[in-house]
Amino acid sequence: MTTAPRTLYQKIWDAHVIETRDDGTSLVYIDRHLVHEVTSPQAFEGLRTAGRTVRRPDLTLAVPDHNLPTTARKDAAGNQLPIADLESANQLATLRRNAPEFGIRYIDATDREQGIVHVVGPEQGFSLPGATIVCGDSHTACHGGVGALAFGIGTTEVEHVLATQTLLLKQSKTMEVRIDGQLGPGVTPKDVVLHIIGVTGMGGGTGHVIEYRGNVFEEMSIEGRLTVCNMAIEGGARSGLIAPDEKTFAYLKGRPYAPKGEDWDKAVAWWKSLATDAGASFDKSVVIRAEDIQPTVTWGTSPEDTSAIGGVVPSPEDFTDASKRDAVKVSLDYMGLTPGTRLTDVEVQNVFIGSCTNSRIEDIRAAAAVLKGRHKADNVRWAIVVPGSGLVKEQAEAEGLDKIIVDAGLEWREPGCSACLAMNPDKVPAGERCASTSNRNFTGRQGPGSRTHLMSPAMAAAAAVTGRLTDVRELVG
Ligand SMILES: CC(C)[C@H](C(=O)O)[C@@H](O)C(=O)O
Ligand code: SF4
Repeated sequence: MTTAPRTLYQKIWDAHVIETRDDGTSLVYIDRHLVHEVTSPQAFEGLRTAGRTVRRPDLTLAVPDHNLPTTARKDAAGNQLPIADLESANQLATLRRNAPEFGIRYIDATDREQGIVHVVGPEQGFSLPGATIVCGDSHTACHGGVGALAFGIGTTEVEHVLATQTLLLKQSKTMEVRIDGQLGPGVTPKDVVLHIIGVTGMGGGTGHVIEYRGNVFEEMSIEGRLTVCNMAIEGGARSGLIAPDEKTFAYLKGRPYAPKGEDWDKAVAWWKSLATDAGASFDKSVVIRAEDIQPTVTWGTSPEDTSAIGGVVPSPEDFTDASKRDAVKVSLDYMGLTPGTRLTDVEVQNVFIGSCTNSRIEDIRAAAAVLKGRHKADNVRWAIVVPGSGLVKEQAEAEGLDKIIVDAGLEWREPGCSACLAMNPDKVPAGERCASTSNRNFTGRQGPGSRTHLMSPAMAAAAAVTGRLTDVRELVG
């Protein structure tokens, strides 16, 4: 073992490598495997065909999220309601069948712990600092918010992990995104990560694992850290990481799957040793001043198409790179936006507050704080708030937030991926705009022809109230 200063990533990597081959690939041990209905059916089928079992069912947790409607799931007698869409129904039924067949822990659609896989993992204490975590889902990076090395994998790899609890990987390069200073009023973790991607670009993190460093992340809540790491992938990185600290330990302590008693103390001692050593170097470094970050929204069809809310829709000519110029032309055309338009003049007809990026209790609280005593604008046709899990839903209801939301004219839904990707009945109609707290604004992401503007929960709530993109600081603070 090397004694040179190491980064957080290097330490977790070193602790999990089983062997490194001559071609530079390493066999890496996987501590936790999260499974959802979309990317698992073929993997289970592969195991079945080969007559294999799941190597560590106890380290695997399955939960449905993508295909579930977010309307009521049970009838008055408590029976599960049928799912109208046949493909969704089939995918959900397949996971429900596969999990017990392979001895895997399974949270069902109507269990109170059900939720989006990336909300459930940390909430259950299944995602832990220093752990390697995988899921057949690109936003697995999210779990880096508790200091786990977490990344998305494809269905073939899902099968490999189910069968062996290992993966063949190449070591990534390291990238540091450092933000020190004081965030201004109305600037939330979502604004921080949108701003970062605006600076680094969608490809800025390619081939790298990002560690977010600086007092801004140290002072950030765990929910906020999960939001930031969730979008590491949108900046091209495989994983995002934030060093575990006392806040992380306090957040995880006592959660159902977290270690207990002496095991907890041993775990904390190890977790404390994981922070990047003084003098460790990164392959790439980006430094941003906290004071430069404003409440931020996207105007285009790439998460890097960001602007401070006080800005205007850019013109393709503003970009020096020829291919970006062309992309901006296409993007503005799809988005129905004219260069020079003030962002705060852009009307929205839909509002979506939810997704694995922004559906935790703090997100719902932030939205409710803006909505309290206000009402959605008449031109906002559809506005839904979708908690990330049944437990978030319960907590929000215990705090009376659901009532504030409903009184403001928004709908309060059951947990799931919902309008983040429209693999379920929650869709944004073609040609309409959505103020959305999700993580992707790709063409057609929220439904064919839908136009997405990414932003924080407070900003989405502000847009619901005024019916246009809005600087939340005008409403509160
Ligand atoms: C359906 C799933 C494979 C997909 C992903 O990998 O991320 C989805 O969660 C998404 O956000 O686009
Ligand atoms: S909420 Fe959206 S980004 Fe997250 S896992 Fe679901 S579909 Fe993917």
